[in-house]
Amino acid sequence: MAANAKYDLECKHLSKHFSEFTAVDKLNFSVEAGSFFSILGPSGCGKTTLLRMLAGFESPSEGEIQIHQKRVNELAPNKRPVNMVFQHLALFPNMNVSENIAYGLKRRGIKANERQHKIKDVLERVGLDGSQNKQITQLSGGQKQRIAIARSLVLEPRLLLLDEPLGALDLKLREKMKVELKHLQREFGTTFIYITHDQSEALVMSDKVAVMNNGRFEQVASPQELYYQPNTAFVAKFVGQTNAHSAVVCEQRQGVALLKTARGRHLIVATTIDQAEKSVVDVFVRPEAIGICEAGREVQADNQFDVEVEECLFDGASSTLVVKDTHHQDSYRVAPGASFSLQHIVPGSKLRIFWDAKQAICISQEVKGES
Ligand SMILES: Nc1ncnc2c1ncn2[C@@H]1O[C@H](COP(=O)(O)OP(=O)(O)OP(=O)(O)O)[C@@H](O)[C@H]1O
Repeated sequence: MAANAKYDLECKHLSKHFSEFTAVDKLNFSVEAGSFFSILGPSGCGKTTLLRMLAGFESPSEGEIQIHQKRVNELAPNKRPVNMVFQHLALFPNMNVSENIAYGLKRRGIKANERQHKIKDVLERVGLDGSQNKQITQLSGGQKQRIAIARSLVLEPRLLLLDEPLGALDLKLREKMKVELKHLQREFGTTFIYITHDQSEALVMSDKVAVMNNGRFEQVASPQELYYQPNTAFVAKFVGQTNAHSAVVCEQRQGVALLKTARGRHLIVATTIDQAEKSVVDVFVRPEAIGICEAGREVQADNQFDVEVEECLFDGASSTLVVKDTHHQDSYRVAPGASFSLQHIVPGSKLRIFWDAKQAICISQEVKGES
């Protein structure tokens, strides 16, 4: 099949077995040139193994890797148009900033004059011009991060592979670096392949996210699609907070299913898929999709019932209420948002929660991932 210039990376039927164990399982995917592509999944799902195959540190058991329309399976790591940024940045502590960035350029035989020019240019682009003579130990965590990225980008790779590069930073710096990384990727236009187990990193930065589980991609989609239209229960649970309940389908009519949760609460859920009667589904509703009002008040909503507050996890606009269905004992997490005052809410407070059918999704328990 002819490779497509639209893509910088195409993987076909890519697998990696370690003896009997399959770490990466027949992956088929493409990454658009100039995009930010994240691979998101729990520890042990195969992310690093996949990245190492792309970089050439691990050879595939089956399948093909094409970078910019060329098969690279047989190419050594240093011959691939790829660079990698690790969690522990591997900057040389005994060299200053300029020497760190110059290292790869020297190995490529770039002359001193041109090196200085490229170093100045890349430092300007990462916002650190003037730090050429600083020692690595004189830099903050975020500055080190930018130097590590500058050192890779100065070599103008087709693909930049990033292996949890924010994992070693504290929370505040991580938040800041998420935005910076996204800006850097846009500024340079290099294709980024970013692996992480942190869904917020993947959602904030990516054009596309592949959610990986047991060596396979469950879904490859934009952050919004993953969040609002997860294809599988794993994706619904792994991406963002959600309330999940197992339920049985009682009836389905005109795109709406009537379900009964294991504890007996009837729920109405919009569905595009035919759900057979009596089939078992998972029903998901996001905490922020649930409205709150005073207990007993009838509102215009497909689903509504009274609850008792079990916990009020106050955190300003990001507060969460954990509530329990007064009749059927199912628990829900509700994100009331800034407009609902939690001033008088305590454990034991009675409220009503409500949501419309289209704000919940149901996924048949048999549904499996894509590739
Ligand atoms: N060289 C190896 N030999 C045998 N098994 C391996 C080897 N490398 C990885 N594995 C196994 O393959 C699976 C996937 O590992 P991998 O490091 O790719 O996961 P990961 O998603 O990157 O996890 P983490 O987020 O914890 O780094 C794990 O079960 C791991 O034990």
